[in-house]
Amino acid sequence: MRPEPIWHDFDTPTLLAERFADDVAAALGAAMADRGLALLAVSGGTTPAPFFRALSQRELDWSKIHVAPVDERFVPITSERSNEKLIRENLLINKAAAASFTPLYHETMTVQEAAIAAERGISVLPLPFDMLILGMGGDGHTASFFPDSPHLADVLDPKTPRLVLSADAPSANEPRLTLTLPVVVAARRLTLHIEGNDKRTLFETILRERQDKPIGIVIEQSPRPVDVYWAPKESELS
Ligand SMILES: O=C(O)[C@H](O)[C@@H](O)[C@H](O)[C@H](O)COP(=O)(O)O
Repeated sequence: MRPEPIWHDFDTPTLLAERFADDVAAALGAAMADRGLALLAVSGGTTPAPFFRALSQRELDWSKIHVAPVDERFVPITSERSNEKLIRENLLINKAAAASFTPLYHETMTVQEAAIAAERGISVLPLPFDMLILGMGGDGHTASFFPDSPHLADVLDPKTPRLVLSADAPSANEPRLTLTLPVVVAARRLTLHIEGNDKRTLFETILRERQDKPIGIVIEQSPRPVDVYWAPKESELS
């Protein structure tokens, strides 16, 4: 039986960003108290930047926090499409500049080679992640688990020994690198950050109809409830 998601609703994206930053900071602080360090995996895209900037200002011993992307576009880190660029410019600043970062992107000949290099970096972290934050696209993808990807079964294989795989998809603008399903659902705290009425309706429909969209599969495979942080988009505020 799937543990139902726990909703955390906010009136505005700004209120969400501040409270989400408090909650993530508290979870990271608890992890450090428990095991002397904290592992944080974050998604990219257009939603998380305000939350990243709020989190970057929280009083934590960031020198004991290790950050990694949940997924990455196979583009140079100077590209506006780079999640690493987004994270370095919005999260690894202010107090959070002291955190360490494990990249997924590597300047290799092929995306498959980059996945192997990324996996070497992720494999030396003391997994599982203490906090892993997902986003969701309008097609129900999460991480780089794209519904139209020929590699979807590989990245969603609950028994894959791989930690990182490449994941091309016609709907993805560029080749992708992604943590695999077992790494995602092993997180001690798994959260989903979505904004806008359309994404809320889509997510609720996927769950209600048990659609086999990637976000639905992640929720089904998660051994513990997923915390969903939601607010309307700025453009939807009355
Ligand atoms: O690399 C990425 O794009 C993300 O990791 C991806 O999974 C993202 O969370 C969704 O696509 C939502 O993106 P938006 O926040 O832009 O809607």
